[in-house]
Amino acid sequence: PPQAAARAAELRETLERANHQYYVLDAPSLQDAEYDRLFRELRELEAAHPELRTPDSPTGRVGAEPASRLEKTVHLAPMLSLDNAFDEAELAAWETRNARIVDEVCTAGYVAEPKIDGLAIALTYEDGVLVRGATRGNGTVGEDVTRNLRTIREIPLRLRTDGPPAPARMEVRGEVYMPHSGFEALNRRRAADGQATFANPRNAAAGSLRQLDPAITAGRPLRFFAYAVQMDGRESPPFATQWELLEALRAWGQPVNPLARPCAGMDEVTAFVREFEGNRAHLDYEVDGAVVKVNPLRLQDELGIVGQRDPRWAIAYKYAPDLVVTT
Ligand SMILES: Cc1ccc2cc(C(N)=O)cc(O)c2n1
Repeated sequence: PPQAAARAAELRETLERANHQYYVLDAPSLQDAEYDRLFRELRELEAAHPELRTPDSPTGRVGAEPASRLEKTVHLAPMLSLDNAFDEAELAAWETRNARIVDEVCTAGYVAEPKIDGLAIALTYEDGVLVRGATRGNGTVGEDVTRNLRTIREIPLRLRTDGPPAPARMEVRGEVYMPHSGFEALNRRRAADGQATFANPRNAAAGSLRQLDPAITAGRPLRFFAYAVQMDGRESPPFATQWELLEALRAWGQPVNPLARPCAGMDEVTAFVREFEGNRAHLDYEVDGAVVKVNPLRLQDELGIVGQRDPRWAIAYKYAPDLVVTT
């Protein structure tokens, strides 16, 4: 019946907007009781009219059936791996190498962001709707963990239309991670239940995401930061720089690390890296370095990718691992 379909569409939009406000913007727009009431109404409507179910319905975030095993899936293009710099001299050497290829690189500007110590994933959106989510795997072939990723409330099931027109098909890439607070609470629960505890938040996130039963994933404190976009080659990107790419991701409703920032030159990159080494200890998530990228996409294309997946235009500055004082 048309009015049921219209009501279902209205409920989906209201609930997903409330979800974005609460989980991504941390600015709730609906009282919890009101959210739950609308959620129940949508679930009952979908139960009465199964033809009204859609992949972007918030009711799809919970209760999916367990899988017998995780299916393999091929990424739109290989997921990139970053070369490392272990000190500022290596960072400067990276710029010098690039300047030999493209001399503008020293004045074109960079984007620096925290490097989250989680697991890389790729989200495929078709006509703005999340149709698949996969782990990085070997960079070319990952595991299909779509139903598990739907349980992460920060991951939009449908791109918002505030930003540039969303490409017909694209992959959003980012990092799934477990906050320190959630990690410690999870390990306390597991220890109390006599289960093995996780060694670190990255292992806990990977173990939680690669579950066969999405209900288990749903119970784990997983979060997400988006940081890259892979187009499918049929359209050109609706942005010209790395910074505009991050702004487009935000406008599409993706959570983007608020500490990312544009750097006019290598001096500002070095300042970011130094400043950040200190204050990362106050964050509720594990950061093992900083990622630095050449800002103009035109220069990224000119610098290119070595082999299938080593971009010349990006580098990971790694902080020395925290020395664990063993008494
Ligand atoms: C291209 C690329 C590859 C891996 C990345 C990894 C991270 C990260 N672990 O935070 C951030 C990025 O901007 C990345 N960018």
